[in-house]
Amino acid sequence: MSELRLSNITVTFGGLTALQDVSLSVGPQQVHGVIGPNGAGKTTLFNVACGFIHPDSGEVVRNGQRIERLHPRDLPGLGIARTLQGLGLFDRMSVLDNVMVGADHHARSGFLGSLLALPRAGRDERALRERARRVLDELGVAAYAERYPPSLPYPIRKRVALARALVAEPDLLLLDEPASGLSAGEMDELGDLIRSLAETTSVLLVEHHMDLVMRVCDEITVLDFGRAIAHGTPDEVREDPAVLAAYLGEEVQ
Ligand SMILES: Nc1ncnc2c1ncn2[C@@H]1O[C@H](COP(=O)(O)OP(=O)(O)OP(=O)(O)O)[C@@H](O)[C@H]1O
Repeated sequence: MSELRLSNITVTFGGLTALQDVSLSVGPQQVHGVIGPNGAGKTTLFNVACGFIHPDSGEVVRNGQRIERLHPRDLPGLGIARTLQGLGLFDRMSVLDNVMVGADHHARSGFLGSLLALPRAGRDERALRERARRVLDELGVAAYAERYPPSLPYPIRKRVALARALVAEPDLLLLDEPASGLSAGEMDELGDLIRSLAETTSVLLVEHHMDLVMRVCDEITVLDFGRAIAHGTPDEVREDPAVLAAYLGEEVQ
């Protein structure tokens, strides 16, 4: 089972209310999209789910358990992985090493094990390397394993960042604007990829590109001025007058 529930989340920055009483839950093997016009509060909500921002009020509940002051370092232990808009790859590490870093909490014997050079540590390292290669292969970027991120085009780096999130075999993947900077064709491929990921993982997808969100999400929450103004299936949301009004005058991508 995998569920993330954000309940009645309110976040203020000084005098500005970025989120007001917003709730959503991502169920097992569900792709849940968060959309909304510029400044609606999408990134803020994503940051709450990642533990970058602690809400003024509201709860983060993972698999039925309330998480007090979620911190990004807690995510692997909760079966959660994320990709960020700024990909956060290490320039001086190979693609393969970057991906292996993502599995830190999953397969390594731990600091003590490495210190004592237990045989398990070497075995784990090999298994991890194989898994990292497998994930790169699944994402179609295995050919770049020995390259360094600065030498790669942005769409490839995005896939490497996704591989790094997936190598930890998360139950829930948090994706922040994964389609930004991609061509229409690459976006279609990303859509197929997200759908195939959902066979094993849940996905919380914060995304600007309406057509991608409509295509891949099971459920969508629409934010506007920090409030959840609509929630439902893509068909329900598409027809919702409040959503149409919120997007009026916005360039829908
Ligand atoms: N660290 C911060 N300090 C002050 N105000 C902030 C901060 N982060 C966000 N805001 C404000 O909170 C509101 C919501 O911003 P947020 O970035 O979450 O929206 P968004 O929906 O992700 O927008 P976009 O689509 O433009 O990225 C905006 O008015 C923004 O200016």
